[in-house]
Amino acid sequence: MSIRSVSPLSEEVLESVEPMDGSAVEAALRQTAEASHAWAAMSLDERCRRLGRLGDRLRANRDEAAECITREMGKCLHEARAEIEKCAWLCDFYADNAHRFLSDEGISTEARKSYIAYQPLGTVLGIMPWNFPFWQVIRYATPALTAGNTVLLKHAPNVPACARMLEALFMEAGFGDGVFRNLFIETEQIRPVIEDSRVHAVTLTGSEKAGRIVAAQAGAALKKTVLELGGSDPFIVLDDADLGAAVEAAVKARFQANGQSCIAAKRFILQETVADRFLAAFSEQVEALSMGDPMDPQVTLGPMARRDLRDTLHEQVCDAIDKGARPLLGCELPEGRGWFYPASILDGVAPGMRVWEEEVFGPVVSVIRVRNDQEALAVANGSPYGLGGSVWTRELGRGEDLARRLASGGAYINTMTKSDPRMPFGGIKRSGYGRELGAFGLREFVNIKTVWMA
Ligand SMILES: O=CCCC(=O)O
Repeated sequence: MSIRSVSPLSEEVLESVEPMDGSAVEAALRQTAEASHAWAAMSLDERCRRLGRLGDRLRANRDEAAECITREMGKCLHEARAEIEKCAWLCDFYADNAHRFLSDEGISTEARKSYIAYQPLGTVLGIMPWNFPFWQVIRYATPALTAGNTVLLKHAPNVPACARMLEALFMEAGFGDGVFRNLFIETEQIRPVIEDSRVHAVTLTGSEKAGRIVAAQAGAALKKTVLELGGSDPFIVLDDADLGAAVEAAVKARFQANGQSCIAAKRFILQETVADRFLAAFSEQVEALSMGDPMDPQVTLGPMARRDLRDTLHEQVCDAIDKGARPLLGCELPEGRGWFYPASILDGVAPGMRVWEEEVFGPVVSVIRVRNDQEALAVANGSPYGLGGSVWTRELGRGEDLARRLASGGAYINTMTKSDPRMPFGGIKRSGYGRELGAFGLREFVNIKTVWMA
C-alpha cells in the first residue's frame, strides 16, 4: 500500500488509500475524455466564471484546506493558509486575463484573413508533489482547464486528503464530472496512463529522477511535457547589500515550507567582505526559529514531510562536515517523535561535497564565500540546476547585470525568488523546461493553430 498519508509530527498513519484498479482507471480516462468535448465547447466566459467560483470556494474553505496541508505534510499552518490564498489569487488572475491570452491573434499577411487560434489539446495529466499540495495543482490545472482541456491528477501518495479536497472544490465550483479527476494510482501505473491515447500531454513537478522517467515515457508516446524539477538556487549577497533586508528575506527564502521548496535559496554566496556580518545577523534570526507542532501559531519550523527525506538531508550534511564544511548551527539529528530537522548552517561549502552538487531539500543553508561579482556568478552558474536566484546589492545596475547573466529561469534583485501568477515560472538545465503561470503558462497546453483564408 503506497498511497498513505503519515503524520510527519506523530509518525502515525492518517489514512491508507487503496490504489485504483485497471477498470477504475479506465473509467476515469473514459469520463475525462467524454467530459472534454462539452468543456472545450463551453465559452471562455463561462469557463472563467467557474474559475472565479473556484477562487471563492478556496477562500471560503481556506482554514480547512490549510489544516489538511499541515496535517499531511507538516508545513506551518500560517504558510498553508497563505498557500490557499495564493491559489485563489491565481484563479482570479486567469479569470480576469484569460481572454487577453487566448483570444485569436490577427497576423498581417497577404491572406484575406490570417490569425492564430489557441485551442485545447484534450486531457492533460499532472503528476504533482506534496510540498505545496494545493498550489502546485492549481498552478497546472487552472490554466489547462481555462484553455479548454480536462485534467487528470496523480498527486503525491502522502497527500490523498488534499487531493480529494481539491477534486471536491472543483466540483463545487461547477467544473462537472470528469473535468478535473483524481487518479489514485501507484507509480508503476502511470506509464499506461501516459501512453493512453485519451491523454494528450503531461506536466510534472517533482524530482529530476521522476522528470527523466516521465519525459522518456511521454517522449516515446510523442506527448508534450512540461517539467518543473529541482533547484539549487543561489542567494548572492554583494558587498553593498542592505544586509537587514537581505537577512530577513534569507530566512524566509531558505526555511519556508520547512526548507522543502524547489525555489528555496539553497546556496548562500556571500562576498567575503560582508560574509561575517551577514552570517552574524542571519544566524541570530535562524536560531530564533521555533521548531515544533506546525499547527501551533508560535511555531515557525515544522517537521520534514517524510523520514527518508530527513535521512537523505542528514547524510548530505554529514558528508559536507566530513569533507571540511563547518557546522555553524544545527546539523544534528534530533531524538524523539516527528521528522524534525533543526535549522542548520554549513559554512565553507566547497566542490565535491554533496550539498554543493545536489539539491538540498530541507532546512539547511550552504555558505560559499567569494571575492567578487565574477566569482559569485561562476559559483552560481556552476550548478547543474537553473531554476531561480537572487542578487542583493544597493547598486541596481550591478544587480541587474548579474541577474541577467544568471543561468536560471528566473532572477530577482533585492527580493527572494518567488512565483507570481502574472510572471512565467520554470527552469533551465536540470531544473526542467516549459513554463507555468502568466500568459506562457496558459499557452503551454494549447494547439497554437494557424488559420489562413486566401
Ligand atoms: O516547490 C516549488 C515552488 C513553489 C512556488 O511556486 O512557490
